[in-house]
Amino acid sequence: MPAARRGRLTVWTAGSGRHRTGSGPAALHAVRLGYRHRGGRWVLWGCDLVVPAGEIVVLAGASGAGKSTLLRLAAGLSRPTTGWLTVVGAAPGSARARRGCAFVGQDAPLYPHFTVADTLRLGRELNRGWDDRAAHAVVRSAGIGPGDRVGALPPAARTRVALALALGKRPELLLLDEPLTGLDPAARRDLLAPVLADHARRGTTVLLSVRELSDVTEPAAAVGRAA
Ligand SMILES: Nc1ncnc2c1ncn2[C@@H]1O[C@H](COP(=O)(O)OP(=O)(O)OP(=O)(O)O)[C@@H](O)[C@H]1O
Repeated sequence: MPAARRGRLTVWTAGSGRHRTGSGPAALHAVRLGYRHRGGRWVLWGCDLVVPAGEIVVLAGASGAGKSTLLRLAAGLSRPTTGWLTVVGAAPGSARARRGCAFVGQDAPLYPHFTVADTLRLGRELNRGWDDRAAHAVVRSAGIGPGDRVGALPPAARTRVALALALGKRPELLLLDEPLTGLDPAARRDLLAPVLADHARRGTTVLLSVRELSDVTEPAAAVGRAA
């Protein structure tokens, strides 16, 4: 489990390596990446990062370290001020990148008036190659009913619905921004389980941000023991 410092962010690589493609393009490649907010403040600079296809890579950093900034750049939601990055071999936000990536942001943006079934139906309509069984299994295994209204769900369950939407898309690269923050150990384990199962089954590359490495290493070990 090599860990390397990148400025104030720690990069930690996990995963079995079983699906690692080796000679193929990196799932994410950032070179001298920098981002400055409109107010003039740099929050990311000189960031070089390679996420090999088929790996799980964890970005650990305290609040304000720039984790969301990096993930939003990868998701194509903002543009670099300096440097460049590609995801699944394409520019973030391009049609190729949108097809190949799924992003679960911290605020899990979903339609609050939709039911869970409506939400997953929308996922099916918007995504070619949608895996309806996998998406429904992710919510069902957490006891979330198809008729539950998204806006009435507790935050952890909303994150789970967002994760179901992301995994239903069958992404090559799954970008997860602090989905474990604020959850107790059992809830962390429950949320990680479908991510690790998808990685094991399909070789999905995962880039996951956390505040502390132990937020992910402890529940991941518990999922491994239970498997
Ligand atoms: N719109 C903005 N304008 C100016 N500064 C901002 C803006 N959004 C975020 N920042 C600052 O950029 C820095 C990096 O923020 P970012 O959200 O990427 O960090 P983070 O590591 O994800 O933190 P957290 O764990 O709290 O989500 C922080 O200091 C934050 O205050």
